Amino acid sequence: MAFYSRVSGSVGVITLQNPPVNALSAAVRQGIVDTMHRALSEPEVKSVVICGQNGKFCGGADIREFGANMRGPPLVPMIHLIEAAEKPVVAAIEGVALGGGLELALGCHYRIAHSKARLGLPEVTLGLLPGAGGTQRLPRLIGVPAALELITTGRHATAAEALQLGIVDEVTDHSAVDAAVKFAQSVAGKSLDARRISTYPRPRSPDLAEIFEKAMKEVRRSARGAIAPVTCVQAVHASVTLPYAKGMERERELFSTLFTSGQAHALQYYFFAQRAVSRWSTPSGARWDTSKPRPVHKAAVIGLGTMGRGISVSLAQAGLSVVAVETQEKQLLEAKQAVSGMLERSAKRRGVPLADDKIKYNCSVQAVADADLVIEAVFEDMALKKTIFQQLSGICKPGTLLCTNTSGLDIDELASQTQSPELVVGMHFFAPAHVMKLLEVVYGPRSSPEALATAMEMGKKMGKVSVAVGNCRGFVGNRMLKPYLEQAFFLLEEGATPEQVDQVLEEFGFAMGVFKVSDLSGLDVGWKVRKADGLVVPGSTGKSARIRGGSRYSPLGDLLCEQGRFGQKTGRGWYQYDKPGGRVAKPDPWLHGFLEEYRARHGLVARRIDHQEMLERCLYALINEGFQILQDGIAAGPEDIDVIYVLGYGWPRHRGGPMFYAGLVGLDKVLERLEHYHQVYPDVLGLKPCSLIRKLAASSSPPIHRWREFIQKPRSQL
Ligand SMILES: CCC[C@H](O)CC(=O)SCCNC(=O)CCNC(=O)[C@H](O)C(C)(C)COP(=O)([O-])OP(=O)([O-])OC[C@H]1O[C@@H](n2cnc3c(N)ncnc32)[C@H](O)[C@@H]1OP(=O)([O-])[O-]
Repeated sequence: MAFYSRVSGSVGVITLQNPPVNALSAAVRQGIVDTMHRALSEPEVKSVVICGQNGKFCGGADIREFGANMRGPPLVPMIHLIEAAEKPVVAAIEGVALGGGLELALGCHYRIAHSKARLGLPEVTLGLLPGAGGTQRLPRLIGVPAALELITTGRHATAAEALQLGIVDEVTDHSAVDAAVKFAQSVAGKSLDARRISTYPRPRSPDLAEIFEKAMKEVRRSARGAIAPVTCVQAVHASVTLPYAKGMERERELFSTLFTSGQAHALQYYFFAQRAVSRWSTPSGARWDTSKPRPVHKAAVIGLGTMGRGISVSLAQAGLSVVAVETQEKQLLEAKQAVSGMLERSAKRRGVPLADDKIKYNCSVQAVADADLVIEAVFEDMALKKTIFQQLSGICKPGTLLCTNTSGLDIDELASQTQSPELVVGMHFFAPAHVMKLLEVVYGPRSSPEALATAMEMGKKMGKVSVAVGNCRGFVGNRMLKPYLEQAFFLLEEGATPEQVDQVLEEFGFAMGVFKVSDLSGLDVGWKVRKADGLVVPGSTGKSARIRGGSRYSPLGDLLCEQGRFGQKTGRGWYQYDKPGGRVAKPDPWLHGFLEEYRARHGLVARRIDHQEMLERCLYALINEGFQILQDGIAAGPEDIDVIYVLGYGWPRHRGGPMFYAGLVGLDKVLERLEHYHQVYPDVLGLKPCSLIRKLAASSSPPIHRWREFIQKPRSQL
């Protein structure tokens, strides 16, 4: 809807009304058209202001309408109606002017923004391009390089930057609506000839060809197979080669291609998935809207290694008082220096005040006694963690939430060391913890809904996307990683090289292939876990070397570790690096020789494995585990898994996440391939299709939002 009023007698004010972000739904578009006609027809009205209800100008087209049939007046003619008006129209931008919202503002003759407003064309993040004149008007207004940058990244600009770029005419610290009304009165009756952006000449510059070539190269490099950024460049290109009307036709053509693409569907699904995970629920019926978080003012971190440092930074930046504990004085000092540096760099980058004074450092665990929440972040060693939880249980004031930063250990085993197991939850941060957006919040069978709600809220305060997951080995992310990694190892045994497997995964869109990631995070991490699980049997030969518990096992990772090849940190892993700590992975002839010798030793004959098999085996094994996780009630829905994989494991966002991808490929096709591979490799458990995927495929593969209906309610966990 749009509400019409008259202010000071001569200014018609149109207020968009569609909470929460005044998106341009059919009703809003109809409202704008109707109220514009009214303002233009009233002789007393000399100028018009367009603003949004509740301090938000407009969040753009209503994404929820994208799947349905188009109703109401289209956006482009609506914006033309505004631009063609003979009375000045001023946009009063508060909160946000994004996507179609900014395009609407660009159709107005003037733009006044509040200093806290954010403006941008983020359509590219939804797999689209600005399709209501944004690709034609913005370059005419601010020039090609700045427009290209904003449109291809989709980033939000501050009001100050928008003023500097020339997107807005004025910025105010007070009410933008009041300022716009005043402004509208001052320009009433003035000529609008120079204010209609569509009539501006095409952008010209001798180096335009070079600019576009560079932009295209850059988006192709960073897009990792996403088509929208490339199409955005093509659309902006039309603004310099074609007159406005023809440019608009080209924009519409390109927009239509993107609109129906699988990538756009994936990105829009992901947009809603990332928001849906905050509405968590558990198998016992505990929910986000019925569980109240406890107030947390003071937090403590125990263990200031890489993870503990990042967590301390995140907590301090969220405005909490932090006690950071490291028992060895030397390590404490080193950590203090490192954390100060991280805080300083981060404050500079984000333009926020330094939060250094928020953190107090201490050598004694006793210092956490009055904290409301403690995050233990010591080594991944159950015995050590247990000792700390026993200590904490005696030291902390009643009601303190005890959290462990573990990537897969049993939360319940730790909870059982304390007097209040209901106050124990896992907080699985991803490295670097102050940068990565993902947080897996793990509830054990005894964690209280209140404890879970508090940890979820804490994650939000730290700017993370928190996903609630149940307690099992590896939780969601690392549990799914296991069969994926396993397949990658098996492919090497059968004839592939790390470079070939990584190339296939990178072409699919992963930021890094599995072997490069493994080198980056350290091969010794998994080795330690496998050793603790009794899987590593040094010197074993013959058939038993490749079998564990009746299942196929590849000792390749263990053998590399035995050689001291831990990845980047030792300069050697699945690849070679120019020095320990080096970043550029180069194929390693030694590794190739080692693989040949390994195959010969185990009687394995190398074969040429095609791309499709490599991709299918890695991805479908991972997806199959995802279905098992849903079936076990460890994740509440496919959205949770997809958000974890996109934010924590480099899954390409334009492919929606592994579960969305499975739906896109077709569940019957995924099932058929899993059945095939399981027949070929009956000793690989991870390839045996789980019953949920069978059930869904047998029920005509319902759309992803209906999968929850097919999941049997597991036993209560909370
Ligand atoms: C021809 C067309 C051409 C045109 O060029 C295409 C476009 O404009 S494409 C559009 C280009 N525009 C964009 O890409 C902007 C997308 N939006 C954003 O980036 C952020 O939502 C925004 C910054 C606005 C607010 O952030 P925040 O304060 O952290 O709040 P939040 O993020 O939690 O959202 C609150 C609620 O609002 C919902 N919702 C939001 N936007 C839309 C929408 N457009 N529609 C519908 N719903 C929308 C959101 O789902 C959530 O719902 P719920 O049920 O409560 O979960």
